[in-house]
Amino acid sequence: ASRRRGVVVDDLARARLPPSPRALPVIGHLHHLAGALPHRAMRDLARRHGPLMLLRLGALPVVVASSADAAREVMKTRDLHFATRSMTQTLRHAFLEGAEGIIFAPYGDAWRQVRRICTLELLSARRVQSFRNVREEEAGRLLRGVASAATLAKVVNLSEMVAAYAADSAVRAIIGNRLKDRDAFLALLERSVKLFARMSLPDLYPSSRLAMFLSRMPGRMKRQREELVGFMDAIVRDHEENKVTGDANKEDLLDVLLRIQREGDLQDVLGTGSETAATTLQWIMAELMRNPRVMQKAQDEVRHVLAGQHKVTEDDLGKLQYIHLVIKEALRFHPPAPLLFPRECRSTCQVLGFDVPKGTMVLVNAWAISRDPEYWDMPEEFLPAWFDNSTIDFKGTDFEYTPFGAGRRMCPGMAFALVNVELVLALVLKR
Ligand code: HEM
Repeated sequence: ASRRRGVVVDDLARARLPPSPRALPVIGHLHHLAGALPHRAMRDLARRHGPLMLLRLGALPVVVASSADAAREVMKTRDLHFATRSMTQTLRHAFLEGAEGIIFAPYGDAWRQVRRICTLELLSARRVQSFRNVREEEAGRLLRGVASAATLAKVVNLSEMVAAYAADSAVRAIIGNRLKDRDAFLALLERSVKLFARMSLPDLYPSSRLAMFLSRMPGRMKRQREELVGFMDAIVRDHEENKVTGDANKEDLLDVLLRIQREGDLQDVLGTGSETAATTLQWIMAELMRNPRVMQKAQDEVRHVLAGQHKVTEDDLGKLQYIHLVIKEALRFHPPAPLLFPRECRSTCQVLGFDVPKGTMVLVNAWAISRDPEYWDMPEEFLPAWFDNSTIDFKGTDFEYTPFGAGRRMCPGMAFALVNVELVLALVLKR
């Protein structure tokens, strides 16, 4: 069999492939995605072509799952077939071989080892609990920042402040201290997210040397990698120099990572830990401002439950039921990773009765599924109370609602993210 980016080509002639829209020569289906956000354009295409579609982005074959049944097959029934990540040509320049971090690590022993450490040690409920003082301190700092900004100006940029809080809180839990150069870190992170989210010419035409030659992306990815590695090296050096030796209870997440020598994972956990919680908080604040009744109800709950309490701690969060529903609804309405993180088919298999060839990139359009009227009443409205009468949860068993993914590659940072979001939301609303 001849191979093109790992897809076994001679099998394709016999395969029963998922339906596709009309393609154009050379560019394939790229024109269908022009001018819209990919998850929106893909949702519109899926309405016409079905819950499992095959797109060709340039020469890159991509299967998109857009229903709960399709998502269940990809992330549960056939999870093992899709348990590796898709590595585009430019992404390859972002990592050194064998140092892909956890998010992009290929399925195998190295990923399994670091994943086990992540779930059992780094991001376990006990570990997350142990950083509650850090979160409470950082949330207090955020509130003081908002208060002093509000006395100086009429407009407070809460998005920026929330991003700084999420970064400080994650970074302090992970490396024990605030970053000296937090703003540079946030700028680097923002650039990384933009670079990683973009498809470049070599990604679309993986076997074309000309595409690689013409593109500036591999060079930019390489420089980005060098900058990130430099940043991580400085963090590790700083950490080693300032370490108080001999106190095992003072071990932070970086100590755990250094024990297993995984700087790539440090980059992933720092980046994802900061970025996703900030995005969630920013969307929640935007929706509360757009929906004054929801805002009122959320504030009433916080002020009623926490009445007379000068200090709010994480012990109080369990009592805030409506706030919890607001977070659930925000993750439905605006999942921070609308297409989850791309998977790759490890061996040809069937999904919804169609063949998905080995090597195909597979996307789950979680955003489209969690707004599909087939599963949700009034899906285009922000209605937290809907979850009050529903058992649907984001823990990876309800495939109409998977903001954290599901299966073997499901997000291990869920507990870490949720406490960060809940605490700040409660405090900001109380004030
Ligand atoms: C609201 C917050 C968050 C959301 C919505 C989110 C979402 C996701 C999603 C959709 C995936 C891919 C799942 C899949 O392929 O099935 C993922 C993977 C991952 N997330 Fe999160 N995440 C969040 C917070 C965090 C935090 C706070 C951390 C760490 C501190 C984290 C660490 C990771 C890692 C390491 C992976 C890769 C797992 C693997 O490939 O085995 N996430 N996340």
